Amino acid sequence: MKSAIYQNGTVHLELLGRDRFQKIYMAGRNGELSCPSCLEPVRLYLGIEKDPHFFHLYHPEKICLEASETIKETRQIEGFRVPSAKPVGEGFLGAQPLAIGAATATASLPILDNPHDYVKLLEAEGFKLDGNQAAAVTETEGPILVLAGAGSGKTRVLTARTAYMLDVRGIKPSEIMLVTFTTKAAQEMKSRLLRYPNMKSGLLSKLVSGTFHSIFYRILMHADGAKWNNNRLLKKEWQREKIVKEAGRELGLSEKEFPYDLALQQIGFWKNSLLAPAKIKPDSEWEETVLMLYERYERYKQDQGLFDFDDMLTGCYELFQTAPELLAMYQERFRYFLIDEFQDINKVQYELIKMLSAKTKNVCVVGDDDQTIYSFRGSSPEFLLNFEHDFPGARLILLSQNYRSSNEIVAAANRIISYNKKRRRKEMAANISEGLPPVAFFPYDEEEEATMIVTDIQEKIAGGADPSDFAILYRTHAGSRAVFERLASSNLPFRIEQDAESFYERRTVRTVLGFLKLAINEDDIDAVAAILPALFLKQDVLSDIKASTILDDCSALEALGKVKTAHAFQMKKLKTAVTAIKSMRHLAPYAAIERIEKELGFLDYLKKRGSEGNKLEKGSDDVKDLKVAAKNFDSSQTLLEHASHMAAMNREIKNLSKHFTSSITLSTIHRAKGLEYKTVYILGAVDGSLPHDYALESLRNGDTAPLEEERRLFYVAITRAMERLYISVPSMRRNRAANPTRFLTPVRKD
Ligand SMILES: Nc1ncnc2c1ncn2[C@@H]1O[C@H](COP(=O)(O)OP(=O)(O)OP(=O)(O)O)[C@@H](O)[C@H]1O
Repeated sequence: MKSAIYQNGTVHLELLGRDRFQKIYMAGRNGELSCPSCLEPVRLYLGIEKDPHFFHLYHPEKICLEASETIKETRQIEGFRVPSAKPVGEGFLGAQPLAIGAATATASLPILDNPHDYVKLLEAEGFKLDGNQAAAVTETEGPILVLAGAGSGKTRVLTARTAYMLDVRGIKPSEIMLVTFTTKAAQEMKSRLLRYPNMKSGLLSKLVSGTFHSIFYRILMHADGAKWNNNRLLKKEWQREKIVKEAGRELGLSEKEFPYDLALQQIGFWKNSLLAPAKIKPDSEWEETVLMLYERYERYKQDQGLFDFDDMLTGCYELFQTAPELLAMYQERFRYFLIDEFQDINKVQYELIKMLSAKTKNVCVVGDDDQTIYSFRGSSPEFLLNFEHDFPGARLILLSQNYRSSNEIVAAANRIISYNKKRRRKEMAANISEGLPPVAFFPYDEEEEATMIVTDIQEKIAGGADPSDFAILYRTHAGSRAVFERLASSNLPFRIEQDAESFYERRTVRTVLGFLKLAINEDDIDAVAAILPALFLKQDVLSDIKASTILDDCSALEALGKVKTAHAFQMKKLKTAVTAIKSMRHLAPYAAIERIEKELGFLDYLKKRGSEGNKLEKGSDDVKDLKVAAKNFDSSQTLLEHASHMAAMNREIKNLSKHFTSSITLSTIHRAKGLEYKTVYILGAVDGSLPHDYALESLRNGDTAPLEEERRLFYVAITRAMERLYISVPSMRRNRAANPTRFLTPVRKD
């Protein structure tokens, strides 16, 4: 059905603007829609598999008035299923064929194909290895680069190789260093090893395995237990933040407003790239400020005898440089190196491995340059790409069979990543031949995107799917607001990352909400405290404001207008601000936020206070996202209630999800690395989101590297899917028309 009764009138889907669909959808959920013919309650269907239509709540199959065609007509373009109504032009999946070379192993190195009897034994035990996997397992001497595509069985290879070295080659476990990206991955590998022939826990406990940090920390402890005592470690992020904040105070930076977390990230990047403060040439105001913090941070740690996690690596590097006899001892001790996720190695880690393996050169690294996604922490595919330069005579083994995803998903991933220039040319071949084509769908905006996905999951679960089959992946946490809200109001079990904060608790959002709160309740002193920085006032004026409310018998908002400052113009501005806040009282929240942005100078404030100064997270983007949410509410009161409900839900979901046996995963693409799901939804496949704005800005300045990293992220997201892949391409993002991601467009724009 294409029409329904709403607010005493009739809405026709064909006449209704697409921007109103979400509102009508919500009206249906609130019981405000009925059938024009039988008057029974109806709802609007907004999903992926069928076109939008009204259906009877209690009799979904019933059709009144007109019979409507609800099954979506679809067609395939470039291997994607898209609605037939979607116009195809240059902007999305144009018909131009892609210029990709044939599946190539164009690298100059010989490819091994050396199956072994042990491989047959493993196959009999249920650990089948293909020819190249077998070679990667049994070639133990000399440097080897295992260049593997997504889903090609890297974990299986590393596990089998370790077992082979111990069981067949009789190598002592203490001579093997097995490095993984996370502690969990090391544990997982050991527990898998126990299932291999002759692997006993006593033997495996002697393996030197773990992350770079854990292994090199053990070396430091051995060298100087007092200096590197655990008590001196800055374990928590807040401990590090405290030090840089103290340094920031000396520099006159605002404690509340300066993004110290990002400054610490930048410092970590420099340290991991072996860039001491003296070696850095800042190329922006931001870098200049962070460099000053870096110098002070390092000095403070040194004076106090403290160290952080990054120091475990740089400390070890310095130790080996200053104590060659110690290095020689470890070179004797460790004779075999196995390194997982080599594409995400950084400079200091790479140099350490080069030093330690200098004598034996028995280094086996496993990685996929197409999955380097941590360059903000200093990792770079260059190390993988230049491996044979630093390890001459290195052999290359390609793992190009994908055992995870359907042929169609693998084809899409191959095509998309082929546009990156800085990569080893390789192409995955799917082991699973028959599957469904990936689907591109086109919601109106973030709200409709969330609704369509949740509807689709509900349908699939009703059809027998398990919640753990699904993952919803996004570029940044902020991008998950709408889908979180839609899931939170459904009965579906889902999990979010434990450190994911609620959108409404983000610093900028809290400040804007503070203005709205104060407009509604002029006595809300907490709201006054929240907005003070945005009015360029320090927190110590709060006591004057409180006093003024008593002495002058006025509201906290009025008292704000009476604050005395050293500048007459600022006092004048405060008075104007008070009037503006009062005038927002009866405004819809969207209009109120616009007033905060412009009349109250909030956008200028964000620029001045450095919240716009970092690459990834801009305060003004948070305001734009908040405006998208605000559109759903007629009054600030209801928006504020919703915000505090969602913040509470965020905490509750984290607790509850620990007890779920099966749940839908909501995750950033970064955190989904190494994992696999039957069905994957990728949110916001539009320029500005994926690729992120900062990458497009870099591109405008002539730097293509960030765009290539974003494309790798997209590739990682796509290759998490085993059976079904849905890519959402909303027409609007942050209330503005959005362009489909250039990663889906064969017309090269970069
Ligand atoms: N030779 C094989 N035959 C059948 N299945 C295999 C084989 N090798 C690996 N697999 C299966 O393929 C899937 C992908 O393997 P794995 O997760 O080890 O890949 P990966 O290379 O680490 O992937 P990614 O880098 O994308 O995270 C797993 O389910 C694994 O059990």
